[in-house]
Amino acid sequence: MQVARRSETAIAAKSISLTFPTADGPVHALKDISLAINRGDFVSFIGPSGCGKTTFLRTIAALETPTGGTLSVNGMTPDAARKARAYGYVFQAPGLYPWRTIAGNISLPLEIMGFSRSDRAQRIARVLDLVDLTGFGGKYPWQLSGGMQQRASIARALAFDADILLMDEPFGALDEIVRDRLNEALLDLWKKTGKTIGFVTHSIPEAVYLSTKIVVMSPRPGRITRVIDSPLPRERPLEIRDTPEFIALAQQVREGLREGHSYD
Ligand SMILES: Nc1ncnc2c1ncn2[C@@H]1O[C@H](COP(=O)(O)OP(=O)(O)OP(=O)(O)O)[C@@H](O)[C@H]1O
Repeated sequence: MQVARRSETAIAAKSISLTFPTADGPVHALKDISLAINRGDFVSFIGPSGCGKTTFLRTIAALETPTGGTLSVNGMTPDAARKARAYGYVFQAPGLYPWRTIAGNISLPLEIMGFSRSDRAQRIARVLDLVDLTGFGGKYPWQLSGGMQQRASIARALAFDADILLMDEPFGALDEIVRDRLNEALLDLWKKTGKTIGFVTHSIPEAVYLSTKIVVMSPRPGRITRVIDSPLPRERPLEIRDTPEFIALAQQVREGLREGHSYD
């Protein structure tokens, strides 16, 4: 008997290319990107400025259209997946509306989607708890620290319970101590929710600490130079960063980044 099963692959890219026409000639932002991301994976994209990390995340989110190749998100085209609200997107800056409270900011996409008032209230309470901001729903963004604001923006992306969370360098502007805490909190959230996460970063330790899969990219043209599957356990205290396994993995990422540079 055949049992209908949901595909294990959340995101499948086959030979994706994206060329931007510009006044100075075409910019090959992505070239021949093939990658499979499984459900529940935590995938980091790392590489120097201009290697196409943001562009690739934006193609997954249907904010850019590839000029070649095929891309499926939850078995759908990116556009259909966007309409089905298959993902939440977290930008580098929290982007909270200053005239709305934290709860009001989280509520906004839910209002647009037509969730009822009581459903919204339940969802807001749940996601505030997930990002450890219970009790801050009534505050305005300017009353919160940068790290708290970024947690609020993650809560907003989680509120409609998409299976996929796309995060474009969400902690890039924060100091190291706050970043460490948010990295721990994000891992905890990932374990609790089982979401598939695509995460852009410039930081090798951040990529190694968080990911089950690390995608190393290189510019001109934007391409993948290495895909490293992490052997680290899913249970990761911050001290794991001092273990030989962690250091060896960071070394592999560094080598991948160097390979990319020698191509220039
Ligand atoms: N709308 C656009 N029009 C023209 N070129 C673009 C556009 N968007 C991105 N690019 C170019 O595509 C390349 C990839 O850009 P992208 O922002 O994806 O890189 P990135 O790896 O995310 O960089 P960073 O780490 O600096 O954010 C760059 O050369 C960039 O200038």
